[in-house]
Amino acid sequence: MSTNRLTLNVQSEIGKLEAVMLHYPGPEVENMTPKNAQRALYNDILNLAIAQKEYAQLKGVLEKYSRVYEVSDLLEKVVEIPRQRAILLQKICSAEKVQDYFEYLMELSSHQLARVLIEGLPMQVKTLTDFLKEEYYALQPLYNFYFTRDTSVVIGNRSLVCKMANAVRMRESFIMDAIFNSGLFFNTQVSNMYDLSHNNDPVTIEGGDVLVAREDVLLVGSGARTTPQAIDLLIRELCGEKSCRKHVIVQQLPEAPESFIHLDMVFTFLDSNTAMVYKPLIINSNPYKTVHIQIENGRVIKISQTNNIPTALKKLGMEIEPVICGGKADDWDQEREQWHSGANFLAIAPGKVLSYARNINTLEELNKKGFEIVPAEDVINGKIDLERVGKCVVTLDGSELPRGGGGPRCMTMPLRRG
Ligand SMILES: NC(=[NH2+])NCCC[C@H](N)C(=O)O
Repeated sequence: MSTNRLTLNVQSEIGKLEAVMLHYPGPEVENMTPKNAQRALYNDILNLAIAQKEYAQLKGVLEKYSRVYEVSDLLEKVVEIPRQRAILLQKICSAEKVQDYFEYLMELSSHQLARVLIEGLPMQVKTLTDFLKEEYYALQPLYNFYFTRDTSVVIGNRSLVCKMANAVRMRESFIMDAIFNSGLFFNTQVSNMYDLSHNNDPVTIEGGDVLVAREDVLLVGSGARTTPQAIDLLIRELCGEKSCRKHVIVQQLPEAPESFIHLDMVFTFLDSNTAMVYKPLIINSNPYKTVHIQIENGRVIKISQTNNIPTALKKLGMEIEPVICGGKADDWDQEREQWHSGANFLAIAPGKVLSYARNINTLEELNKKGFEIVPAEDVINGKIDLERVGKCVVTLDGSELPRGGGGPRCMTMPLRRG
């Protein structure tokens, strides 16, 4: 067993990012047709070459300031171990009903297998039934794998493997589970929401909905992807007697449009006292409830409705100044920029955040609040050293990536923050 394993630890959304899990998008992103783009959870079909260039900016900036783990490299190492390979493949083949392919997959080289598990496995047509099926793949490509945020969450030292709302993303979390449980790379305690749910269908939870506001405070979105049943289970699992977590603030989200799939599409932290918000949902009065759950000695002692997330946080001593996604002036700008992940920021240190360059009204608003706008390329080529600037927003080109349905927070899974 490797001795230089990283000890996972995330106690906030803004502490200095020390290690992060990424997935550089590959052919899986394009392996779809207009007919199945929706099932792939995409709004459109991406141009891979451009998406990769854009993603390279994200990765380039993160590599300068943090340790970057590429999920496909880790997967390749895990499946090199025959026992780990067999466990993972058994899980996948049974969940995706492709037991016939188990032996074939067991025989592939580790590199080949990692590729096939991510990029998809074309069906071997052996029967008329296969021939007449409208499916091309036996194992669907993992179209959404570059959104590493969603399939697991590090909370404190715990890595929570998420139970995805859509079958098309399930294999992603099986892979994360295999990586965390392999013991090869990380010191962490793993909690698997599939196992904990005992096949209870309504239990689904995704990382985009879970924000570690403070050591003792979690914010959780409840909507299309994360259910109240899953949040109850999460509380039972994470807030046991010895745990320090005492408050869970739940924000209900609309089921549609799909840009509201996760809480991090409408609320993200920028600094210890600043957050990016989508005003219609987070500030204005609306039918979606905000609920404060208080926990003591491992037991829920009070559940009450509260005004909104900023009010709930204020009560807990976290005064947050909201910055309005899309700017204050125009509702349409707010809607349009939220749609393009304009509220989805990743903090790599307090007050140092990453965002798409396209959301100009949001950036202008940040600029007014003293955030310097820094193009990603200037950071990558060394023109600007983020250690030497104050509050800033590093801007990434984003014409293709947001069409997959997310932004910088969705595309990154912090493993360790300072
Ligand atoms: N954390 C996020 N907001 N992730 C966005 C994920 C988008 C992806 N197409 C999905 O539907 O699952």
